[in-house]
Amino acid sequence: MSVAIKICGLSTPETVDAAIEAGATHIGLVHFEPSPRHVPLDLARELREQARGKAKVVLLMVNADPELTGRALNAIKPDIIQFHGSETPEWIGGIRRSLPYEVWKAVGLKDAGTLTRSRKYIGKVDRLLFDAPAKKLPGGNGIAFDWSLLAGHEHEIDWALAGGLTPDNVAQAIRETGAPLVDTSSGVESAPGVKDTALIAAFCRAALAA
Ligand SMILES: O=C(O)c1ccccc1N[C@@H]1O[C@H](COP(=O)(O)O)[C@@H](O)[C@H]1O
Repeated sequence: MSVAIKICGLSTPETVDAAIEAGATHIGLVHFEPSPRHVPLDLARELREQARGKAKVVLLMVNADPELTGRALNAIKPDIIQFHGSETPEWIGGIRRSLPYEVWKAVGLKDAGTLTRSRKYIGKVDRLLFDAPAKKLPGGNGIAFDWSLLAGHEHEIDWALAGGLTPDNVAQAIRETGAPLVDTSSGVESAPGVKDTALIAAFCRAALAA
């Protein structure tokens, strides 16, 4: 089966079209003001409608309070919500039980211990997204982690690989980890927050050929 591809941090109709045309199965919309990829809710809703039925829409939030989380979900009605901060299993599990959204949790993988500790989300989320540890931002830093941490790991739930993936390294990342879904943001940009349609196409080509 071919790998699923998420292009995250999209903020224009042109780049949403480019991602879908290139074969992205998921597009990510970031609602987190400190990010250069932050999209306000009205724009996010328009991009979500544009993608409806063509790619799954993932709303990314970071440590948002219940009021903002509810407002964003109501406005966008994404297919999936990706929590990319220090949200607890209890908080995430509560959202998943009460709302009709698929739920993902990003985990910054520093070492084998973080991989073991990520088990606390099993049963609370639909997918774990393994990313590099947080730096200036909790994610979207264009930094890869040591993929050998995942080599041979027996995953107990669905998962995805993120962190510094580019058109040049995504095929190797898939081969080394067996990732069923790859996620990129910085790796398909010409500047922070500025997506490049040629890089999006190259990333999807490389991932699909791996
Ligand atoms: O993209 C962002 O600005 C962002 C901000 C806050 C949390 C996560 C963010 N992005 C996600 O981080 C990973 C890896 O990104 P990159 O490819 O290394 O730039 C990915 O899931 C992005 O969606």
